[in-house]
Amino acid sequence: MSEPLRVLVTGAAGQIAYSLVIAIARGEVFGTNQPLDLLLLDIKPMEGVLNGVVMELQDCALPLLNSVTPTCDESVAFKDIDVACLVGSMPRGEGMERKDLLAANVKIFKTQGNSLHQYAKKTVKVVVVGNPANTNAMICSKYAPSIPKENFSCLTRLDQNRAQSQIASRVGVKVADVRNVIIWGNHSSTQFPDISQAQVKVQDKLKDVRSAVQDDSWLNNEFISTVQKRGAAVIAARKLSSAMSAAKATCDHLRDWWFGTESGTFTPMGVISDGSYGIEAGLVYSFPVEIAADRTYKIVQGINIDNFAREKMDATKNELIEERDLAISVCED
Ligand SMILES: NC(=O)c1ccc[n+]([C@@H]2O[C@H](COP(=O)([O-])OP(=O)(O)OC[C@H]3O[C@@H](n4cnc5c(N)ncnc54)[C@H](O)[C@@H]3O)[C@@H](O)[C@H]2O)c1
Ligand SMILES: O=C(O)C[C@H](O)C(=O)O
Repeated sequence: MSEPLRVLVTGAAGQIAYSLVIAIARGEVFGTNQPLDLLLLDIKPMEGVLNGVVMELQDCALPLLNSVTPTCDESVAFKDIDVACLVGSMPRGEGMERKDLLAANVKIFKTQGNSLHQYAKKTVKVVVVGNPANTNAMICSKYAPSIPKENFSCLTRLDQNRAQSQIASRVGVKVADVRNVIIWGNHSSTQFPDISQAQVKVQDKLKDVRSAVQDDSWLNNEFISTVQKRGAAVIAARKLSSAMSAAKATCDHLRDWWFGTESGTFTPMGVISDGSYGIEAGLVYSFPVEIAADRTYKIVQGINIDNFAREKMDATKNELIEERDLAISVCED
């Protein structure tokens, strides 16, 4: 067995972490031969709950778990970590937009960017889950200047999972038979779930989604708004934001980053824009990416952007520009 991998989960006493830490600790992300040192960060008032999570992890008797460190101290939590899952932050309640969380949450990511810069390995891979996830990831990277920009990402895989699941049930196939839905932009209600490159396997033949679904009106309207508003629909139903599905998507995101995407497929990731597709450099924008076995990714190039797509990609970009400007002013206060 190899050396233990040091994996940090923040917000470790919260809902998402409750599903996430067990999946990581069972080997569902980094493999069943990879021992783990888990570092679990939460804030002081949650210390008791955090200790309860640790007790349960002990009681799971997990063979891959080399150590578990619960802490409220960032200098302990971020020390020499290989992977950071930054979940800890306030979720939105019913009727709130993700933007409403910005002022409350963005400062957490400034502080944690600084802690990554000071304590983490320079090779650390970071996934930001806490909302507004794209802008939090941008701020985190800004305050961690010693860590390469391409090591920062935010979660939009949940949106792709939602989109692929909607298409699978519309066509009447298994979700594993749908691939390559793109999520462009912000993890918010302005995101653009784009089926132009997506395929569905029907009776062992790959078809493009439009010919499999045969309902352009549904694809251009209801499908897009269902995916855009799915987070709000879960909050309205559960009175809590999605947690199980967010944890599962975080595992999918990290597993693909660790082992690479399958040939012929890509995954959506919020990454720092290099200017591709006319998206302002420096914004954290969700693009389709292909990931190599050495854990480097490339934004998929050459996708034809028609007027319908351009308008939607620009709307979500403009929202991210607004968020960026607000976040920078909050952090510089
Ligand atoms: N990107 C996505 O796809 C996605 C999906 C679902 C939820 N989310 C977001 O994930 C975040 C967490 O959701 P949840 O349901 O687990 O919330 P939760 O309230 O159950 O848990 C959040 C935890 O974070 C902790 N926390 C707060 N400040 C912290 C800090 N500075 N350091 C460490 N921990 C801190 C809280 O004490 C709490 O235990 C929310 O912002 C939510 O909106 C994102
Ligand atoms: O929508 C939310 O606020 C929670 C989360 O980002 C989601 O998409 O479910």
